[in-house]
Amino acid sequence: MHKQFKILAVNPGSTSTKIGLFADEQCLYEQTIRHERAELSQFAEINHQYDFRLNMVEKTLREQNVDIRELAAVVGRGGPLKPIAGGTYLVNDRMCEDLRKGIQTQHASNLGGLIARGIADKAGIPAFIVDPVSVDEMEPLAKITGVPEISRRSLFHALNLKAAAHRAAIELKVSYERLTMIMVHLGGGISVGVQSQGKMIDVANPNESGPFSPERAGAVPTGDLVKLCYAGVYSLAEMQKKLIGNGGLVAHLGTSDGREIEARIAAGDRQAALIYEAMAYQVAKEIGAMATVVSGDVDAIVLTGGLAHSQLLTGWITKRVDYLGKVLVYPGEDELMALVEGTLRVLRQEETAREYD
Ligand SMILES: Nc1ncnc2c1ncn2[C@@H]1O[C@H](COP(=O)(O)OP(=O)(O)O)[C@@H](O)[C@H]1O
Ligand SMILES: CCCC(=O)OP(=O)(O)O
Repeated sequence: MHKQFKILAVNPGSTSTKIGLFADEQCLYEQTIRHERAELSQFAEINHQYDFRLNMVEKTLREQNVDIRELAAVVGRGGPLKPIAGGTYLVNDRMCEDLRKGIQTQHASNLGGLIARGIADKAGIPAFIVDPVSVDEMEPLAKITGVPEISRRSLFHALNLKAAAHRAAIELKVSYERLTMIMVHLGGGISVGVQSQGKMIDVANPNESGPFSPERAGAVPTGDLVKLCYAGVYSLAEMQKKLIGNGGLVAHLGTSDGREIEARIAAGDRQAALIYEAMAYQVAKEIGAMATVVSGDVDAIVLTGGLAHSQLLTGWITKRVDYLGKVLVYPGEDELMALVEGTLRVLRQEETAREYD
């Protein structure tokens, strides 16, 4: 008889913690626990939010009468760990240490594996992460920059983009490993990468390169950036906030909300239209750059993430790039399901869980 697995998935974001309870692929319950900016601002570092967020998840589970002893596993979104191959990883002690330290950078996803492990330990079951943001499948050639001390880093929306690539493979009826696609996550940050033979061989890290996005600056002219850093006006933390958090649409228009900006455009706001179209222009340009990595041999371009709901934005992008290949639009993200699918592959022994070392 088919064995059913109950799985709890936890996805911590900058302003919320999403949880989902699944029986195999069926979602039994899903909730977004919202955190007020003021509540989170009391914590100096992301990992200091651990107890606060864990308590809120556990309170929600109690309210929903979820008995964690019925779970087969808990899975969390994986954070910026060491550069590692894609796949499903057991949350071991070494990983917890790196997540706590935030070895690459502070990011809410560092809490995913930690919260999963916190709950799993109480239930005596394994905790996993799937396709963390530090999945690194980049070719060595793609990492070189003109400053030897600085390499390009593979940090991107791996979970959603890998799930979207699997979905495109099903839609196109071609095996995942045989497809060459430009993958674009259009969210608060924007990742643009090229997926070939099952690997993301080059990707623009949304935190420091590529197009600007709702709340990030993307690539900016380096000369002026250096001058601004040394102008004696901003501290390191303020500069970092200017690039990640307060950059992009937030800096230009005071909001990261695509719907609000579209309402302004519809009401005749020409500045909003200019900035919003510039973001689409930069996304299209990055897609073009990624196409050159595979000599233009592109089967499809996949646009996903929250902003892919916007026909205005996807229309502007498509107009510039559809000469390269078929454009597939998958609005939103289903990261909880992607976490569960990765866990099921291990529980069903279709894949072996990787060890983080
Ligand atoms: N229907 C819509 N039209 C325009 N923008 C949208 C729409 N729905 C969501 N968005 C925008 O999508 C972005 C969030 O995308 P999401 O994938 O949820 O982000 P993240 O990658 O940060 O989790 C926000 O800028 C939000 O305003
Ligand atoms: C660090 C790359 C992944 C990323 O930017 O995720 P969020 O948009 O959730 O911050």
